[in-house]
Amino acid sequence: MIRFDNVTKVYPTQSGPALESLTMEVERGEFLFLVGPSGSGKSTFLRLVLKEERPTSGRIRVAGKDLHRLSNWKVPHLRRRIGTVFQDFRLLPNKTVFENVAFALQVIGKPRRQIARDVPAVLDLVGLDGKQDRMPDQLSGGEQQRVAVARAFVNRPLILLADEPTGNLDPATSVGIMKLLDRINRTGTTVVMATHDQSIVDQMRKRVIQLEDGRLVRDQSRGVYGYTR
Ligand SMILES: Nc1ncnc2c1ncn2[C@@H]1O[C@H](COP(=O)(O)OP(=O)(O)OP(=O)(O)O)[C@@H](O)[C@H]1O
Repeated sequence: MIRFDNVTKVYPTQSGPALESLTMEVERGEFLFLVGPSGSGKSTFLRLVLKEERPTSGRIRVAGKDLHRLSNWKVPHLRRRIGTVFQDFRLLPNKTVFENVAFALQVIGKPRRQIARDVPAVLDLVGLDGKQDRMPDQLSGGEQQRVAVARAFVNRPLILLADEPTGNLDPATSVGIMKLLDRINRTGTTVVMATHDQSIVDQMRKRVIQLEDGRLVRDQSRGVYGYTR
């Protein structure tokens, strides 16, 4: 589903590479944690998958497409197949829960009938039934993240990328979000999650890839967090 062949990324203003000669593959339906100290290249990896950044060298394939060959006008189509969730939720503050999720379908031209059907279904899935008319600031952090997950998943993406999704949540709320991501993964969606959350990684026992200074230093199935910050 995601394949990196000898990928190096050097940002223009940077002396050393953010990622160096990274070769790895994520299979369809896998759940992968990306761990490593701050600045080790986790977010860079996620941005490369989305084609928000281009590699300096090497080859990246996502969902059967060679990103180097993918013309710019096809990038939005690629991104539709990838849901994203971030630490800071990134909800639209002036839209209701329903509208936040519906917006993701409106911008890709889905018919009103489908929106009316799919949005309540996904809100139910994430445990937010009954809260669809609330504004984001009337929700707890955990509920806001559930809205963000619903928005990322409503279009049934092939891949879900999560960058520190539990970073602003307390431990109990984080467990709830992880149960949700696990459930989404069980529907066949490939999940890649960058995290510093040791207890979550240790509880979930999924594949763990550890980066250090842009290099892959560990690839462990049913892995643990495994290093001290
Ligand atoms: N847009 C950019 N321009 C220049 N350098 C960048 C840019 N984005 C990231 N970097 C650098 O690339 C390296 C990797 O950063 P990246 O954000 O991928 O790390 P990270 O593992 O996600 O860190 P964190 O856990 O703090 O989010 C760092 O040295 C960072 O300073």
